[in-house]
Amino acid sequence: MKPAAENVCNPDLLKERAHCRFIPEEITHFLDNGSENTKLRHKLEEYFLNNPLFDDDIPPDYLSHSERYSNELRKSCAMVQCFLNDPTVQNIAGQMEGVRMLMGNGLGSAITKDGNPLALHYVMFLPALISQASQEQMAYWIGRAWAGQIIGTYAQTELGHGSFLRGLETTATYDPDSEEFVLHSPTITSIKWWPGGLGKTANHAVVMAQLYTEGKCWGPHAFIVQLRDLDTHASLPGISVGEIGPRLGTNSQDNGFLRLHHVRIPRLHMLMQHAQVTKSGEYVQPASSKLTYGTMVFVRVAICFDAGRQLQRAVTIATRYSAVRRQSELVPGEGEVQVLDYQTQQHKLLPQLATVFAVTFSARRLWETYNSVTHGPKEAQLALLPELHVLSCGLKAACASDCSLGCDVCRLACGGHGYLASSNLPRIVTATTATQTYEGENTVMWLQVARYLLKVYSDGLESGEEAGPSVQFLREPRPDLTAPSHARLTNYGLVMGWRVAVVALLQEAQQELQRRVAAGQQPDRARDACSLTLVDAAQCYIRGHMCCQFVAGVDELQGLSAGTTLVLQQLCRLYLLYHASSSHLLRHGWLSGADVSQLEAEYRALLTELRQDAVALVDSFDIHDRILNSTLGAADGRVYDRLYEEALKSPLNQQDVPDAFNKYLRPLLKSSL
Ligand SMILES: CCCCCCCCCC/C=C\CCCC(=O)SCCNC(=O)CCNC(=O)[C@H](O)C(C)(C)COP(=O)(O)OP(=O)(O)OC[C@H]1O[C@@H](n2cnc3c(N)ncnc32)[C@H](O)[C@@H]1OP(=O)(O)O
Ligand SMILES: Cc1cc2nc3c(=O)[nH]c(=O)nc-3n(C[C@H](O)[C@H](O)[C@H](O)COP(=O)(O)OP(=O)(O)OC[C@H]3O[C@@H](n4cnc5c(N)ncnc54)[C@H](O)[C@@H]3O)c2cc1C
Repeated sequence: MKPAAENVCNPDLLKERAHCRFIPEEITHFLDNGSENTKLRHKLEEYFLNNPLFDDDIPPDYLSHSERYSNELRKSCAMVQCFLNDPTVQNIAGQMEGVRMLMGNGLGSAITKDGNPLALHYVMFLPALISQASQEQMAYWIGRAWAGQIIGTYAQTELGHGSFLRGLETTATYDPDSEEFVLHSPTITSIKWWPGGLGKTANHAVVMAQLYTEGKCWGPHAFIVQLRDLDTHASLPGISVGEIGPRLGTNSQDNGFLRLHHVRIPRLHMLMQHAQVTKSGEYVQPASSKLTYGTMVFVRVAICFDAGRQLQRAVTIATRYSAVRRQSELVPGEGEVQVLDYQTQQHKLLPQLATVFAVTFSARRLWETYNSVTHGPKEAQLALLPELHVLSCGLKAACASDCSLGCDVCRLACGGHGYLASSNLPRIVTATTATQTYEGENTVMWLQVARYLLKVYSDGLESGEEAGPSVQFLREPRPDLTAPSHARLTNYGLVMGWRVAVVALLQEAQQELQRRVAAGQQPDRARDACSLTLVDAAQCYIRGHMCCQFVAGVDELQGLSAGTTLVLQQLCRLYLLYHASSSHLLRHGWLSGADVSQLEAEYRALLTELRQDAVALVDSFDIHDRILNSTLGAADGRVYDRLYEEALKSPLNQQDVPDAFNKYLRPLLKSSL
């Protein structure tokens, strides 16, 4: 997005835009997945961002905890009313598209700045119904949930257990006499803890609980539980529910707790698309017990896109600010330079710009895999489930950590002003860092990836189980480490280097594992002792996969101008070189010291080349000023005016002498006289 009136724009930004080497709209359309989507997004933005319904009377930072919740709930309900009932919105987007745009972290996050209390309803409750409910159950629940007649959340995590799903303590015991399940939280640690929207918003939840029938436990299953009266919203008998208190970020999402005291629900409130319990209490096994975890897989895919969108916002703010900010003289006597001119600043920002594309290409390919698995024939679905699980765990972990670290680098790149709430960087950083924890804590996700890699590498697959396409390289002959450097240092050569590292690390881990077991160590303890190496292997595998998706994605792009193609190729190369500095490519023999020096020189040259396009590149992300919501990042670069205007809005500045002075400071001043 460029400023409407160019004459009020900061001159440095104008200069930056003038020497752009590519066509920004081409990148905008690529990121939107087509020019039609760009038009649609613009119309939705125009409608919502100019609608006074969604204005904040007081900046949310100055509201109390309860006021913030109430303010965000007001706007989120108004948003839902719009896409359900307003023909203008429906004509623009259609209900589905409206929901995607409003609940994802694009337009919606500009409206509900502190977290959307209804997000979990759309992001997890509805997807859980779609992936877990039988046809009959869908017919009953989906329409009501879609129309907002019921509001749900996804209640899995407990005080005592989050990562270890099998360790959940909430029980759902079938009573064949009444044909009901009895849901119960037997201990303090079994209290559900964290679900978004659970505290005060949701009146229903998909509750994950250990299923007991005919005296046997069948593991975690999903149940729909009504929490609150649909009319009065009062919590129902047997339900203790509330909010868990302030968090690092997204404080309006009313993350909650839930304790169930022998709550009875009808048998058909167990979601029965995969596993079933008959009226008499017989358990009917699903084709795979992991199908119950399908909702998490969907959300892990969504998080990859979401983290990438957050990074787009952070790098837009930091890059524009770096073009406006002048600090110190590069050459004494020549005047202060834009901080973007410093090589160290380029090294902070340009890899983040490249990461946006690496994440986009990888997330899109993952989405394709998700769709082919979930919509393919049943047998193929089951065969590809481990590959989908591993890619979604690994990419979720990589996108979450790359993007949250990237957002924080962008915050640091803005110096002191990046620490101001009005830069919007603290909010972006705290929202993004949560993606490293929720929907599978990152280390736990890496260990899942490693487990599968080791299984494939050591021929531990069950009979009939095939290794997925992304790990076929583990079965292929090891690439030639003595190949000439011009072959090893190409884009595909560097992808190969990551694969070499994965194999070497798996070999190391396996040998260590065998040595420990042979020496009498219990196998699971031996595996834990190898887990640092295993996590390294998982991370190298995913980095190689992301590099490969980026290279292949750019190679396959069609119909772009030469300038745009060149910039994308340079960003891709920059991404590969940035990560090639990892010790693993050197340590496992793919690169020599001389290769590393050569790649570093190429990296520095690329920083200089891409520096000239940095502002135009972030412009091409086409993020509306109201979505950026930043004093530092607006398209016109009026940084200092905005900082001052925002400071004046502080409630402390509404009085010259605050009341607190008379209460506390005056007595102190007097007593020390
Ligand atoms: C509209 C769209 C907008 C998009 C916007 C997005 C914005 C998002 C905002 C949302 C905000 C917040 C949402 C957050 C919600 C939550 O956090 S919900 C809670 C999430 N909790 C977790 O993720 C728990 C993590 N733990 C687990 O998933 C499992 O416990 C674990 C994967 C660790 C596996 O556990 P194991 O110890 O291995 O035990 P088992 O369960 O028995 O597994 C045995 C084998 O099965 C394999 N496995 C596991 N999971 C899957 C799966 N899903 N699919 C396929 N296979 C699976 C596992 O690898 C084992 O395989 P093996 O025996 O080795 O062959
Ligand atoms: C903002 C936010 C929103 C959330 N929303 C929801 C929601 O809507 N619904 C819901 O059900 N939950 C939700 N959660 C909970 C979230 O899914 C869990 O916090 C997450 O899965 C991590 O589990 P945990 O908290 O038990 O961490 P723990 O597993 O206790 O992690 C603590 C440490 O132990 C380590 N660790 C744990 N297990 C292992 C292992 N096997 N091997 C090695 N190390 C291990 C971890 O790496 C970590 O360093 C939310 C959490 C947050 C922060």
